[in-house]
Amino acid sequence: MNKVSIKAPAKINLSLDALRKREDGFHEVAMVMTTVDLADRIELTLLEADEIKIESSGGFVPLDDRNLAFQAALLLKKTFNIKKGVNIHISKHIPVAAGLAGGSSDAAATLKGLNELWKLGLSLDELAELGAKIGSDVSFCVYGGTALATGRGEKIHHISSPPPCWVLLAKPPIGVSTGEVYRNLKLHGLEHPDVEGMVKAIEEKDYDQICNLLGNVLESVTLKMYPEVKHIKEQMMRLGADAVLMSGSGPTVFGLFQHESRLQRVYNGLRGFCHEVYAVRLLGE
Ligand SMILES: C[C@](O)(CO)[C@H](O)COP(=O)(O)OP(=O)(O)OC[C@H]1O[C@@H](n2ccc(N)nc2=O)[C@H](O)[C@@H]1O
Ligand SMILES: Nc1ncnc2c1ncn2[C@@H]1O[C@H](COP(=O)(O)OP(=O)(O)OP(=O)(O)O)[C@@H](O)[C@H]1O
Repeated sequence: MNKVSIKAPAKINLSLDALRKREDGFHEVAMVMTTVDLADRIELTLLEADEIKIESSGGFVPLDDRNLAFQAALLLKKTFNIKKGVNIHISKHIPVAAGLAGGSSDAAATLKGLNELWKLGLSLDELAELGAKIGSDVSFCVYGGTALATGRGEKIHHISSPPPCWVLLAKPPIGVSTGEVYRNLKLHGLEHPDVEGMVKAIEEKDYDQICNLLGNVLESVTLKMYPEVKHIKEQMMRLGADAVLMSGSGPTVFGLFQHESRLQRVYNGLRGFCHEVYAVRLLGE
């Protein structure tokens, strides 16, 4: 085998709470994450030469050691003293710097693909632990599915999948820096979402309660910095989404829908003023 092709799905945060700032500068978080069927595709080709090459079609991403997929390959090479190389091709479909963990998912897919290509024999748990060195969202992306993530986001507790539903993603034409959003977060006086309640609602497949409990403390920063995100939230709700929330540090907003006809109506309404709108399904498992 000298080629591996692997899907790298986007995630959304159904609940995101920040509890405190840690000594290492990161925030202690509790969040519920789930994958959706909007995905990049990563193709890995074995190179006999000792080098990492990276190329991409689709969105604009750095094609050097700033790319998280490149960093994943380098980490494995260094950790296991691999003398072979790889060509990484990314077919980019997930919007970049959008709050959908596109880069993290590419890194996770690269870890999983190289585990096969370089015959490393690592478990998912071992890959997830390595992934945490690249970014806080990478561990979750190694497993996918649905999870409660704690610590700085790297401690993963698997939970059952939410009931099937549609998700509408709408991204205004701005990129958001996750670091900047966390830096501007004021922990005092925050309205904290009920993360435990969200886990329970998912376990009980209670769609209405999932809608009621959506919450993300990072909205308090991003919605102020970028009023267009607030505008999209309001429009999506007005047009008829069952519930609406910003994903991660934004700026992507997602809406949940039980009925496809309503999803279609809101999709058409949003396309009038928002260029990037995607109708997807929860992958859940
Ligand atoms: C917003 C989320 O995407 C929600 O899933 C994550 O919490 C962030 O995950 P990520 O993009 O993988 O973040 P990282 O690349 O690890 O960190 C980017 C920056 O965000 C801040 N950061 C991130 C995670 C965390 N728990 N606390 C933080 O304060 C740190 O300043 C860090 O330098
Ligand atoms: N493979 C990649 N795909 C997308 N962005 C990448 C990649 N590698 C590095 N980056 C860089 O990472 C930054 C964040 O991009 P990404 O799309 O991962 O953001 P995000 O969806 O907000 O992530 P998260 O939700 O984990 O915070 C951008 O500045 C981008 O240039």
